[in-house]
Amino acid sequence: MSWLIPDDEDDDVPYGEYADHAVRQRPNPKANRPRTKRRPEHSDAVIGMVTGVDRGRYAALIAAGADPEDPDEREITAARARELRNTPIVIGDRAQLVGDTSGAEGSLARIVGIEDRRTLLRRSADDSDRVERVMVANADQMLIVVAAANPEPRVRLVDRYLVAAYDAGISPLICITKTDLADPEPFLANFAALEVPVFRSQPGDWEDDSPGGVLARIRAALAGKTTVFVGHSGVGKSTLINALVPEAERATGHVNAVTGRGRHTSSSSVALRARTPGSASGDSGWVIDTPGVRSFGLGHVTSEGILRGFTDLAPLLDECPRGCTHLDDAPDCELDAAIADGRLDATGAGRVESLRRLLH
Ligand SMILES: Nc1nc2c(ncn2[C@@H]2O[C@H](COP(=O)(O)OP(=O)(O)OP(=O)(O)O)[C@@H](O)[C@H]2O)c(=O)[nH]1
Ligand SMILES: [Zn+2]
Repeated sequence: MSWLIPDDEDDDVPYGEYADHAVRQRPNPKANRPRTKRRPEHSDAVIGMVTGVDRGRYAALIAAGADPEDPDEREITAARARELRNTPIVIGDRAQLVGDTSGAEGSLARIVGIEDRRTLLRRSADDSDRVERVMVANADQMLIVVAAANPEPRVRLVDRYLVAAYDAGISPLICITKTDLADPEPFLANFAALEVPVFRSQPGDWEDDSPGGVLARIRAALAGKTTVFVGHSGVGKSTLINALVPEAERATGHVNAVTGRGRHTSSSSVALRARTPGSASGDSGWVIDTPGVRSFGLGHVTSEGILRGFTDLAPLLDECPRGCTHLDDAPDCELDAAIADGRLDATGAGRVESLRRLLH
């Protein structure tokens, strides 16, 4: 799980080897593709999206037309420049690439900068840990995959995902799987007030790509967007991703042979291209899988960030006394008043409980 490795340990590459003067031009096996000019100046950098990370090596996709010298789309392998040693580089980052950006077998480019991020999904090891780990950059959406049963859905875990998404500036979606095993509605009622789009699935749904089906509706929601998929182990996230990302369209994010380290294991995050309506016109969606996320600490999120995850309670929170902590012992907290006078029903009271667990 490369993103779990603290960034300062993520830097085991002998950079000297790849310093400008030492980079050798390698023979280009693609005879019809002009060898890309070396790019010593950063102003010449080509932008590529980071699709895979493996201990100091990055897979990046240069989109068709992004490079005036070579209009072909290609996946390349890159190392980071020494000056970026302490800069986290994560899936979804738009990397500024120089050096050999041809993508030819054995070639190695260099990341010399990271474009400003639109959004940034972060986590900490646990709630008391204020050290944040950067997970994914530039995601537009978070698809929270949760099972109606087996494993039992946990309100608190979904709350945490929602808070992380709102804190990152990412729009959440929920996919509830295994609705053949249990009625998902009581669980979903906890989030009804948030108006998060919800997809419900059962076995067979992922083999049925017909219009109006749940798979087609998820595809439509992914079109033109970058969506990070999160979920507890066993909820069916891999099953869904395999349905969305046929092997042939994968940009696997695997790092090429130059590393000698082989393919990505299933435990590292990757960006995968999903066929979506309009894909042919370049409007494909990106699915970012984050396997092996065992904990989702929110130690780095401020109280304000947590409150943003509870937009359904916002009108009440606005009525609280100035400086209200909204905790159990907060005097005159409007949340208690609303539970007492019935403005919040049992589900609403559950939301307050969730909020307080995260805030304390
Ligand atoms: N009953 C039922 N089983 C399902 C459904 N969707 C997936 N499963 C099963 O649930 C199990 C877990 O599915 P995976 O896709 O491997 O789950 P995952 O979330 O990727 O789990 P990890 O690989 O551990 O991260 C598999 O045995 C699936 O066949 C469903 O809608 N109903
Ligand atoms: Zn309050």
